Parts: sequence; C-alpha cells; structure tokens
Amino acid sequence: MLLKFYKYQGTGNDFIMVDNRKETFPKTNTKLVATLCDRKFGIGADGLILLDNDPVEDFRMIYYNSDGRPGSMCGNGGRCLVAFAKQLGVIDAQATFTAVDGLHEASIEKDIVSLRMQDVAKIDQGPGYTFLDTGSPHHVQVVNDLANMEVYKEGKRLRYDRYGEKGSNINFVELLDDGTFSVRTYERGVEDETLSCGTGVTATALAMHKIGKTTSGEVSVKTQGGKLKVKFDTIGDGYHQIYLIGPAKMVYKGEVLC
Ligand SMILES: N[C@@H](CCC[C@H](N)C(=O)O)C(=O)O
Repeated sequence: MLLKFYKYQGTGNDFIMVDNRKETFPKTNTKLVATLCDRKFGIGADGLILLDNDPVEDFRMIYYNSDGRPGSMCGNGGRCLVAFAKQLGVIDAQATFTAVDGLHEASIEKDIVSLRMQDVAKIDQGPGYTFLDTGSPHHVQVVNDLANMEVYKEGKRLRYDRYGEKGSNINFVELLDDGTFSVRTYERGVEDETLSCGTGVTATALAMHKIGKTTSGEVSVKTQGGKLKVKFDTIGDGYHQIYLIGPAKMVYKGEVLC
C-alpha cells in the first residue's frame, strides 16, 4: 500500500504522523512501524503517531516508539500532534484529546504548543535520583559535566539494570541557574539518546522542584534539540496544572510504499 505521512519535530524529537481518521492503518503491525521509523530502511523517526477519531474529544493519540511497540505518553509527540491536527483543520487554537494516559488539553499559537500533562501525585526519591511518572516513567539524576556524560552507555545500563525488562526513561540533569536546567535523555523504546523528551523534560522540572533545586513554578529546560518550558502548581506533596510548552513544526510530507 502507499501510505501518506507527515513528518514533524518538537525540539528535535521527530515523529511520523498519520491521519488515521478512516482507520486504515494496520495498528498491530509492529514490524511495519519499526521499519517506517528506521533511519536507513524507512522514513526515520523516534516514533510514529496516529491521529484517530475520538467519540467525545477532538481526536485520539496513538503513539508507537521507534521499536514499533505502543509507548506510554509522549509529550513532544502530543505537542506535534496538536500542530498536525491544526494543519488538518481538525482543531483551531484549542484542543482536547485522549492519549494512553488519559485526557489532555492543549492550545496552539503559531508553532508554540502548550500541552497540559497529567497531575503527578507520587514522586519517589532514591540515592542520587528521583523517579516519577509524567505519563511515562522517568528516572532523573543530577550530574556534573553533562556535555561529556556517556548518556547512551549509562542510560542503557540503568534502564535495564535498575528497572528490568519494563524499563524506564533515564534523564541526566545539570543546573544552569535558578529555574534553568539542561537535560539529556536515554529513551526506552527508542533505546538511544534522543534530542529531546517531553515527558522527561516535565519530569526533570518537577523533580528539580521536589528536591529543592528550584522554588519557581516555571522552569526552563534546555535539551539537545532546543528549549522547553514547564509550568506547574503544587498540590499537597504532588503537582497539578502542569503544562509543557514549546515549538512543534512540520518538516515535510510524503508517501511511502509499505
Ligand atoms: N519522546 C517522548 C517519550 C516517549 C515515551 C517513551 N519513550 C516510553 O514509551 O517510555 C516524550 O516526548 O515524552
């Protein structure tokens, strides 16, 4: 078949987008998704996202990691999907959509998408790290000299040794100044460092607030692919009204034989 696709990126986290409102995409074909995401044998991307109809909300997000398997929530992918929905004329400036972790609200102005993330009630502290779920599981660890960190090697080790087969995404963070952090992420399901991870950036902001590295409810996070902002409020020991804000852009569109 000839598959029509769009390619989007959000701070360098790149995705193949498919308008699946007619339900034509073979959703259980793991090999096909992995091949489409392969940078040598396919289009190449960190993941593939389907825009599906939803009976109540504007649309539904179906996300696959580049290994071809369904992933947990993807923050950058969610932001890109909002930009894609606007381009298709499914939404105007506001959106509500369902994803694997529940309902999301979003707004878009030019190419800046603000995406509301799920509330986070539980944050665990371990020796030298924080663990929390922002729609996807994240290990957040403060390091010195992030630029020279072996993110692939150390991320892969922690992902398997500490978190087993189910795994976790692994984030290494450095404080730049109050309210500004730099992060590099090893992503589960991509099994590599990506240029940016939205749920990882969100987890980093909340973890840094939790351990007292910032007192601000507005945190800037520098990724390898650009800057994102996270805004939030505290509620008891947890966090709510969490927004992930930053650019989401279409790169190209095309058709692929599959
Ligand atoms: N790139 C994503 C994270 C996607 C989820 C993850 N790889 C998983 O399934 O664990 C983001 O922007 O949040």
